[in-house]
Amino acid sequence: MWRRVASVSHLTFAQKSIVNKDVCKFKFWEAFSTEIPRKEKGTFQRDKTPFITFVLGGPGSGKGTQCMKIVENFGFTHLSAGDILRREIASNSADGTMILDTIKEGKIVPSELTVKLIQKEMESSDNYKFLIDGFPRSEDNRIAFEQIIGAEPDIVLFFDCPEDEMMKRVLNRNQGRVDDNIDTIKKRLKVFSALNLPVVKYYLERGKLYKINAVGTVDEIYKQVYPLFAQFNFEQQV
Ligand SMILES: Nc1ncnc2c1ncn2[C@@H]1O[C@H](COP(=O)(O)OP(=O)(O)OP(=O)(O)O)[C@@H](O)[C@H]1O
Ligand SMILES: O=c1ccn([C@@H]2O[C@H](COP(=O)(O)O)[C@@H](O)[C@H]2O)c(=O)[nH]1
Ligand SMILES: [Mg+2]
Repeated sequence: MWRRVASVSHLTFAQKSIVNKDVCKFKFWEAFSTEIPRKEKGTFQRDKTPFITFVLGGPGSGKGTQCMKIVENFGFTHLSAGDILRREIASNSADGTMILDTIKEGKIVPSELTVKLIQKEMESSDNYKFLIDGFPRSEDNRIAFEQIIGAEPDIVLFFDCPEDEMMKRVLNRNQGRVDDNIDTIKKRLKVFSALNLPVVKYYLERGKLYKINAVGTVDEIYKQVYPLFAQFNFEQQV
C-alpha cells in the first residue's frame, strides 16, 4: 500500500508563507513523470509529488464554477466526482443503474467505487495538480481515499453558502441534471449537513481548510480563491 504524508504550511490569505511538502511515493506518478529536481522552496513543479485540492461545499455553492477559473489560471486538472459518476451512468457500465438511483435519491455512491473511478482519472492524467470537486462527501469517502490512493489533500476549499442561495442556484441551473429538482435538492442538503460537514470539520481541525464566502458574484468569490493558489508559485503550464 502506498502511503504519503503531505505537509503543507497552513497558510492564510494574509500570510504568504513558504510551502513545504514532504516527498511522497505515489505509484501512478512514477509511470509518467520525468524527475526534475525542485527549483526552490515554495515553488511547485512537475515531479513525483501530486498537489491535491479537495473542493467542498453544498449543492449549488459554486464549486464547479470556481474550479473552471482555477483551471484557467493555475493549470489544474478538474475532477468533479459527480461528473465522473454521471459519465459512468452514460457509459452504461455495470454500476450505472445503481449510481443513477443513488444520485436521484441524493445519496452517496459506495466509497470504493467512487475512489477507484477518481484513481483511474488521476492515473491517466499527466498533470500533477488536481482539483477533486464534490469529494469526499462523507468520512467514509475520506477514509477510502486515504486507504486506496494513499494520499491526503494538500489543501481543502470549502465554499460556504446559505441553503436558500444554493437552492436558488440549483433550480436555475438548467443543465438537465436528474437531481436538480426540489425534492432531490432537499435530500442533498440534508445529506450535506449530516455527512459532508463532518469532513469539513475534520480538515478545519487539521489546519487544511480554507473557508470561502460563496455569496456574491463569481468574480467576487474568485477574488478570495485566487490568492490562495497564487502563493504556491506553481510552475507555468507548458
Ligand atoms: N456566485 C454565483 N452567483 C450566482 N450564480 C452562480 C454563482 N456561482 C455559480 N453560479 C451558478 O449556480 C449554479 C450552480 O453552480 P455550480 O454548478 O458551480 O455549483 P456546484 O457547487 O458545482 O453544484 P453541485 O454540487 O450541484 O454540482 C450554476 O448554474 C452556476 O452558473
Ligand atoms: O463523491 C461523490 C460525488 C457525487 N456523488 C453523487 O452525485 C451527486 C451529484 O454530485 P455533484 O457533486 O453535485 O455533481 C451527489 O448528490 C451524489 O448523489 C456521490 O455519491 N459521491
Ligand atoms: Mg458541481
